[in-house]
Amino acid sequence: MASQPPFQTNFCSIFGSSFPKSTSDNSYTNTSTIQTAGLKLPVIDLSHLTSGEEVKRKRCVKQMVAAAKEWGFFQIVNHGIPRKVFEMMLVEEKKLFDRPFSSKVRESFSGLSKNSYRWGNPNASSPAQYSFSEAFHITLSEIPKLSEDGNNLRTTVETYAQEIARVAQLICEVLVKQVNVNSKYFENIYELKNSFLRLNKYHPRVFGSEVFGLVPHTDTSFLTILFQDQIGGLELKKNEQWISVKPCSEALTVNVGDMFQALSNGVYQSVRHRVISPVNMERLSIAFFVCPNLETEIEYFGYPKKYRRFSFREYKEQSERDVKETGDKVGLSRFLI
Ligand SMILES: O=C(O)CCC(=O)C(=O)O
Ligand SMILES: [Fe+2]
Repeated sequence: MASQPPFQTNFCSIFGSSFPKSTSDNSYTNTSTIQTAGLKLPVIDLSHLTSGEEVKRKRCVKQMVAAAKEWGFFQIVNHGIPRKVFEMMLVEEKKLFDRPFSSKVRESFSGLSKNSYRWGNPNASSPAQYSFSEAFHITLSEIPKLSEDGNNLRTTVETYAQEIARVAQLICEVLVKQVNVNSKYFENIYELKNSFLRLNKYHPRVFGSEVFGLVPHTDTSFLTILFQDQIGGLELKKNEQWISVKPCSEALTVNVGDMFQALSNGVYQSVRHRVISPVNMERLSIAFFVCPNLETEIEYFGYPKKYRRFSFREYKEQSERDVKETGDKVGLSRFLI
């Protein structure tokens, strides 16, 4: 039984046969990716935060803050998560995606919630809004409900989430101290009940031409930490150009999300990023989104304020409405004062 979603049929049923035929056609992705020659995504050695050497710690903090302001993205190395944790998580991720498509779209399996599984983009109003990927969302509060399934799903996800949350907390603590943010915001974040993992699987291009594995977007989170395999395809937008984020087996990719941009009054950048579909192979990644509880109010305590106060629930509901109506999230610009 096929595990791959029927992307081609689905795409054609929404958009007809309007797909570009030539392999060099990039009219949907509008790609002109530049490689990072000269422009190097900052790499931060996280061990300097905890090594006990004050000079190194201060330099590390400075680099991280500069990266969050200028790039909204950085890579971290020496984060202390054992390689085995990623390897085991990839095995479980593969097993979930390898289930027959009909089983993945069914109500629920392995203790996953019924809306955990997503694919394509049912709300796409143009081909450029269609993502050739599938994903499972697992909220941290749902992990205890996962079944072991005769395998190690629950324990593996539990270990992964604990490790990645520890790293996320370390980074949030550094970034939050450098801007005028009331630390009460982060009290409930460290409980991490509403934070979630998103397991992504990108399929090889089905039409021969370049397509999006994931359409350009910003993350709604405070912060996102991404583990990607060695295939590549992630790109971020800087100075109106798309720049590829090269996979590095030792590194995790961190990016600022919309909530941190709002809370820092626009000092930290929630940068648009996208994934270009791989050629002739599959790609896996695991994103961890640090999110507040739904009722958390997001507000910068200083003047002048860029954004009006809003709750995380309000932001999510507005984004969901926008995606339904336009196929795309409008995002923070809706909340500008
Ligand atoms: O898979 C990737 O490289 C990026 C994933 C991503 O941006 C997301 O899940 O929001
Ligand atoms: Fe993202």
